[in-house]
Amino acid sequence: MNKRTTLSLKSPAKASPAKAAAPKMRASHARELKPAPQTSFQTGLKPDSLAFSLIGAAHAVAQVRTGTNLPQALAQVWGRQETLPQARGAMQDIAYRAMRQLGQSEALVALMAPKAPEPLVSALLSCALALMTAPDETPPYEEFTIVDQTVTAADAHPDTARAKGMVNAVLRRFLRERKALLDAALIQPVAKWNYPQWWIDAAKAAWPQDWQGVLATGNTAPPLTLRINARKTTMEQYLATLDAAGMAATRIGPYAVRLAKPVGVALIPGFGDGLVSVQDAGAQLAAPLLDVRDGMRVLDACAAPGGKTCHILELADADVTALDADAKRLVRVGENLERLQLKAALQPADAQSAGWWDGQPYDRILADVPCTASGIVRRHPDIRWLRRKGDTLQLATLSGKILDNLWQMLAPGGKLLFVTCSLWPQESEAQAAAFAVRNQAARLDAPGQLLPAGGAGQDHDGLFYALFQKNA
Ligand SMILES: C[S@@+](CC[C@H](N)C(=O)[O-])C[C@H]1O[C@@H](n2cnc3c(N)ncnc32)[C@H](O)[C@@H]1O
Repeated sequence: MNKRTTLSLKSPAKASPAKAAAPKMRASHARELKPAPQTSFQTGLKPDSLAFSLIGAAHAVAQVRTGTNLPQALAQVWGRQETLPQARGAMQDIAYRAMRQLGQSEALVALMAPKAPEPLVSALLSCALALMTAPDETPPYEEFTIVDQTVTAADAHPDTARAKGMVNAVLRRFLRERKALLDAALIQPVAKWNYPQWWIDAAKAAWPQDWQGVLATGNTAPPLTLRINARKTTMEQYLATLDAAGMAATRIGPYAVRLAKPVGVALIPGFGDGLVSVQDAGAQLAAPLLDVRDGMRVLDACAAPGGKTCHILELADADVTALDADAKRLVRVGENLERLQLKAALQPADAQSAGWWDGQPYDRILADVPCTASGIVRRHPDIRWLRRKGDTLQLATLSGKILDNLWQMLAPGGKLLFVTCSLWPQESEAQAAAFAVRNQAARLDAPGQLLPAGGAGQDHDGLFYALFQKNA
């Protein structure tokens, strides 16, 4: 993949007389030497214009194409220049849409552009095309506004200005020949499904009956699902609170409420007071499955940001250790515990090792192991473009080691819940089966693979659950 984000060059240092005689490099060659990304260039565009949001979103999309995850890429864009909250929201919306339609947009550009555009130009076109082909009933912007603002954005940045004419030509041609171009592009599976080919092949192999639904659900916008804090309120009370606030909502699980219209956390009634947390309905199955009772010693071995840790503590007065290899992410567990007024010991450590363990066995262990996250692409549409095929095996090897290590720490008769947010059996069912054989672990009843499901009634991400018990 091309790691350059710009065509611009740093000015070469002044040549010394001796060097002046050296043979001249061809321009194309010299350009490879010192590309200087102009990421902090101030465009002078109005901060509340669509053009400003488009160029910001394009920077983030281009960063994803070089391996940065989208939240981090957006944070970098926002950090570089003063971005109003409204523009942040617009950039985020455009960039997330662009991720969900990247296969289609890149195929359209390949059909229309005379040669492969530079990364930022390509990303800008992908952002514009995502808006022009938005699946919404009411498109977010008028098509001619999108073209006009994309050309304005291209003109305002040195890395795209030279391509302004091409950007204009491509987008206008798309408006004129939309149907024929889409028909031609959508012959390619990557354009039709908006996932890399290896991902489409993996979904077909794993779920021959369901792969189309699985891929399509992954391209929808996620719901906002809340978890009721059983220590502070009840389902009935909280539904009444939402009703009084004029917010339509549906109960979709014992503790799960899906808001009809997603809002920022600041607008969720009682969020600051810990009445509810944001958590997918599928993820809310973990704490009840673990069957924790008061006084038990519990290890949440891959805990950050702490959604499941907090749910466990909302259901029982347990002695919980929340462990995570990433000390920075563990800080977020602390923040969530504080908001909910709950307590757990925070342990920055590697769940593959026992060096941190005091030797006292745990009654319950939650192993929500690192995985490809292929089941949560609704929320993280960049994941499909960031992952590589080989990641599945690499992560399955790591999680196998984590599971074997944790099993040594489980008390006789204790239970270990293995969770992934993956759709790939190599990381989930095959891993669970191999683990049971290696450790002679008894397998208890658990949901197994939950494929992602959208819709008002049963809306959840793709997760895998396997529950094991140690012989007493
Ligand atoms: C799927 S997330 C956990 C989500 C969390 N259980 C929740 O519900 O909020 C996986 C976590 O595993 C952590 N992790 C990755 N490798 C690890 C390791 N070797 N030991 C411990 N934690 C690890 C990551 O930092 C990440 O926070």
